[in-house]
Amino acid sequence: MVAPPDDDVLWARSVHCSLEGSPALSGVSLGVREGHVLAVRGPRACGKTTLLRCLSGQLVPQEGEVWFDGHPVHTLSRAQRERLRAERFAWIGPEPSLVPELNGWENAALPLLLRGTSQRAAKAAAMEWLERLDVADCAGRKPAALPRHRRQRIAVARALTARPTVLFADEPTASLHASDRAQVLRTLTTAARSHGVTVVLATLDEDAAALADHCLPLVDGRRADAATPEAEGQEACSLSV
Ligand SMILES: Nc1ncnc2c1ncn2[C@@H]1O[C@H](COP(=O)(O)OP(=O)(O)OP(=O)(O)O)[C@@H](O)[C@H]1O
Repeated sequence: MVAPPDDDVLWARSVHCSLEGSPALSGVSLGVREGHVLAVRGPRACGKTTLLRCLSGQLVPQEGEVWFDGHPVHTLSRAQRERLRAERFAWIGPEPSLVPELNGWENAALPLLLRGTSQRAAKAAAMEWLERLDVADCAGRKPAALPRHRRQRIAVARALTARPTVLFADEPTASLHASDRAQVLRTLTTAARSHGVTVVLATLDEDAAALADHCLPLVDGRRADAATPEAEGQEACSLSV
């Protein structure tokens, strides 16, 4: 096992992952620098979600390596991966998944409250992000009383309140109208850059990919920009994107 280059906070070599016997990823390698935004772009079913799940430790690939901050993720136990995800990573999915019993600020503050941050400090941090995302007026309202685009902004605020090292955003604007989509994505990428958060963004959308520092095109579980699968595995060290 060869350690990744120092300047890549997230690094993967020749990741192969099959789901229920079907190959979803066939030898993907990449490196992401700290504070950069990487867009993983490709058509439906090309493996974007599976790649994000492998990089974030939700799935362990059958072959290949995933490294975070100089440590191998693929060799960690399930409990160690869960701790890593809770402490260093955040995840935004296509649908806002808020806790229905909690109001807007409580949802946004949840990661900090679970870490033992005082309610006062957690609320202050949550309110800061709700304001930046233009949903401070939703702080006292339960998710059921809010339209989907406002719930998704609260989900984005929750991810950023956690101050993750890496934010995985899996088609985070898929359920929004075009006008909301652009604003939420811009806020997300600007906020991440200003706080040095690394973002891995899965998207179908060329416009979304344009907001990223780098783009990784994926087709049928492979990098569309890799010369050959063999070369991709061998050249992992030079594949910072
Ligand atoms: N739980 C699962 N069990 C079996 N196969 C799966 C599972 N999840 C995904 N797949 C298959 O793995 C492949 C990659 O799926 P994945 O969801 O990673 O692609 P995607 O690019 O994120 O697609 P989309 O844009 O539709 O979300 C697809 O062929 C998909 O059908």
